[in-house]
Amino acid sequence: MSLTLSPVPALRGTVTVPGDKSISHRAVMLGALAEGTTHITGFLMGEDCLSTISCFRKMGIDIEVSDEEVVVHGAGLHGLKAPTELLYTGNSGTTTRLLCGILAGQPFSSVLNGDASIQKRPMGRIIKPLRLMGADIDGKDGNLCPLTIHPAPLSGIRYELPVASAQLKSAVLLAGLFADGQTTVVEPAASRDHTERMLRGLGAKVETVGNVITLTPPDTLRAVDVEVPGDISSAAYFLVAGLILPDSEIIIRNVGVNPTRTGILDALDAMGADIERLNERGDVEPVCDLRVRSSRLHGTVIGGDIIPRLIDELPVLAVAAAFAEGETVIRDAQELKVKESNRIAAMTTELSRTGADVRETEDGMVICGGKPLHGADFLSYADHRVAMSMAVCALACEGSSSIDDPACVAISYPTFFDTLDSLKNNEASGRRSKL
Ligand SMILES: O=C(O)C1=C[C@@H](OP(=O)(O)O)[C@@H](O)[C@H](O)C1
Ligand SMILES: C=C(OP(=O)(O)O)C(=O)O
Repeated sequence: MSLTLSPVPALRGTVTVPGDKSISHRAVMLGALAEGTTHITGFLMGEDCLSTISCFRKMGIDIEVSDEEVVVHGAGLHGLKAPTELLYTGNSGTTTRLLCGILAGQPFSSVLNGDASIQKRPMGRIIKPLRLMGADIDGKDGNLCPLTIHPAPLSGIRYELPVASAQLKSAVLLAGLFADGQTTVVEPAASRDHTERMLRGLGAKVETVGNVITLTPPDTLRAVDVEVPGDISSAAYFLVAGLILPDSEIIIRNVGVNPTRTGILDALDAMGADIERLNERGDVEPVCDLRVRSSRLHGTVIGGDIIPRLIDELPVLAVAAAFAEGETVIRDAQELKVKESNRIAAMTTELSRTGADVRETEDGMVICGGKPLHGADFLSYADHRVAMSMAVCALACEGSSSIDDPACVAISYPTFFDTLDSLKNNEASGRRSKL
């Protein structure tokens, strides 16, 4: 069922966003492989992370889910059991690719598959290095799901990643847990390093020198409780909405600001955004509160090494660019074509419906922003990030808009529209005092 959205003059108030998706996945996966019990607070109850829980339950891991926490009863590095059915990864690329790395090192066979979107996403990128390690893994046409994995001894390798992908890096490192000898990955640019941080926290030796990461296979991993910070990828929608809607001020509490994830803050800063970091804290994963105030944005160039640091935020950055004065160029972002949808094509098409001047390029988009945009009937392509980005856009357009499949936001942010509603109709305190 489609959702109608009307423009709003401002968003004001304080919100928290759900837990980080990447960290939630990893907390379950590594908790399952650890000795002892892992208590996870702030876990993201989004469909993607629930897919990860479901796969590990099928391998005999006892996982308790309550409103307060997720408790993973670890089985140790060699404690997973052969699944009796296919491992279904839903819409989640992270589940599919990271799980493959783990399955490559198991003494049992497994098959994994996901939804229609997952069945189109490239898996050759993980099959290749896992085979170099000795894995017996194959996919449909060598590149697609379903993936079939049979037991085989693994050896450590040194592998230069052809793309800056944390999923690829993590798949190789997780297989490296079961390999004979060290595993080294070399990244073309730094991608999110949650796997490395969590592995270190659980006692594994993981060394990072520049973009070269080396894992020494541990004898065991020791369970450690995980407090998942809010997801900066979810905070991004409120950052951009707060910037482009005049007279807005939003505080987003408890947001993870791992430097491998804060490209969005750097890009928005270059566009003239007023965003402050408050109460910086955290150890394994740095956290802060973010305060955003409406700002007059201008165009910028987003490309090169920053791309993996803001890859999931590019759709909503394209919305910011459509409301910024002048030209924004997004380049080196070919990876956007192989996400839940082709996000370059999707965002170009959807932004164009508003009258925005947007052009698709080989590896990104060129957006000439700053003119008034009008509401339209938007398509989400069953892609949560496109749906949330166009919802933000709709708030700043003239006239009403609709989104065809608002329910798809449940992949990463089930309560997105409720939180958005909570920020509407909160008058500026200055104005309220005049009433
Ligand atoms: O490792 C992760 O948790 C993720 C890595 C990124 O994918 P790639 O590694 O394919 O760039 C990102 O787009 C995804 O949402 C989560
Ligand atoms: C690309 C994404 O996730 P995944 O690759 O895990 O499906 C995303 O959440 O934007």
